[in-house]
Amino acid sequence: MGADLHDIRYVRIGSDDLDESVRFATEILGLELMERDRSCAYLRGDDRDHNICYVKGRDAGTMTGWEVGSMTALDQAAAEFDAACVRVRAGTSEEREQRRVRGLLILNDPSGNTIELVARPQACGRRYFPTRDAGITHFSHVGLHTRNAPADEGFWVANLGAKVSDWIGDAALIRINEVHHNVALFPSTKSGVQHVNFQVESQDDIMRSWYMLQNRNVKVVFGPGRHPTSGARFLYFQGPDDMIYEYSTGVRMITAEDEKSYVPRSFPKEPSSFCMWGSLPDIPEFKVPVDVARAA
Ligand SMILES: O=C(O)c1cccc(O)c1O
Ligand SMILES: [Fe+2]
Repeated sequence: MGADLHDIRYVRIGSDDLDESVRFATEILGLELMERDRSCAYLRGDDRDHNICYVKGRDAGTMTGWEVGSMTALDQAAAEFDAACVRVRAGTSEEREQRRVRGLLILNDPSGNTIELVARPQACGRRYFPTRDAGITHFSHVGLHTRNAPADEGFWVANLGAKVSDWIGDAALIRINEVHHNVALFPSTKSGVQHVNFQVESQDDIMRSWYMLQNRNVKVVFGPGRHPTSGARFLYFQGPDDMIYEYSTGVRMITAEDEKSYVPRSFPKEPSSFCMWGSLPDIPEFKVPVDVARAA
């Protein structure tokens, strides 16, 4: 069974230059700056209080936050982790304050990715007001590096109550709710957040951003394209501290009705499994050996 995660809540990203991260996130990505102090900057692409917190110092690493339904659910999750011999710790009052949450449980997956379960995150009564009209509707998923795909996948399924929606090679696209995936695990030699996804309203927003990013000399690293897995049309680009961002639109939902007959698919690790239109990725975790690419 595992913890009952409702949705992804935030990503925390260590940044060598907060000013640059904020500039990029507002002027290029199109997020709204909510709060800023000397060590943190909180930004959002939907009506939540924040989706990204850039933390001063790239060596602060990356963490992802996941919302559970209540403080009681958080306590139940802690008990289940204890029973499963998964080491967890309660967040300190300072850490809770930094994350704008009432309840915080911190753990690591087998690769060492920091996973934070949060309860009663701060809501916000003000509407998201973008700095640039990128068409962002909401923060949707993250890619994580995994040093051990089977172990991390098993952890998400057994301990975090998640389900695999599809695989691309050993990379699992994993859901905790009706969205095709909220997290994807990409084999790597390291851990940490591999990309951050924001959903945009339409394919027009993908294409408008594609031209804007090129005009602003932002490095587009994949797309415009379409994922055969979620069906989403996408565009990936690189921001400060080598963080990859993805706009996508049209991600498929796997409803409770779909669940009755849904069977996860196993796509081979080849270019057409990442893009059904023919775009080739300049993203290390998505690249395949040239002979495989040529054969595809
Ligand atoms: O949306 C997807 O299916 C997808 C597939 C591969 C890699 C990704 O980042 C994705 O979002
Ligand atoms: Fe993605």
